[in-house]
Amino acid sequence: MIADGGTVLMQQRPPDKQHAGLWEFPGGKVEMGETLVAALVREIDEELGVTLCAADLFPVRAASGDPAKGEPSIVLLLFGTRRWQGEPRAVEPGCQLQWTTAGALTTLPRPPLDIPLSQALIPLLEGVAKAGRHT
Ligand SMILES: Nc1nc2c([nH]c(=O)n2[C@H]2C[C@H](O)[C@@H](COP(=O)(O)OP(=O)(O)OP(=O)(O)O)O2)c(=O)[nH]1
Repeated sequence: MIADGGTVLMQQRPPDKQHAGLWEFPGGKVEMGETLVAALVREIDEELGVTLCAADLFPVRAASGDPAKGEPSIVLLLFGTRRWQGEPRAVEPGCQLQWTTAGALTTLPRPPLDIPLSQALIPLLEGVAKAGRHT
């Protein structure tokens, strides 16, 4: 979720889970029989109480672990959106939220795969921030 001003919503992982306390992009896992985008719309509603429209979502980047290097065998797909309905709130206990600028994103402690995802997002955030300064 990319807001006017070029900030992105980041979510802190809860203390009882893997990568506890690190900041990730809100989302979750695709369930059996679900499309990618339907899974994202469902997860964002469940986690943030926000309604997304599938047509507003655009792919940003994929990142995956390399099992040969002992990394997890998972693929993360980052989607962006500039539109949503509702004010995001941390529905799950222990999941803080923060709107983060491109500059602050690079210093935020993140799980390994969220780092390349963030790097792909930074030019987009900078573009939105710059456009906002000219309006
Ligand atoms: N965001 C993120 N997740 C990672 C990375 N590496 C890694 O193993 N994971 C794991 C943690 C979670 O188990 C899973 C992401 O699923 P999720 O967003 O639904 O997180 P979760 O902990 O709430 O899910 P769950 O396992 O409790 O169902 O991927 C990484 O670099 N970034």
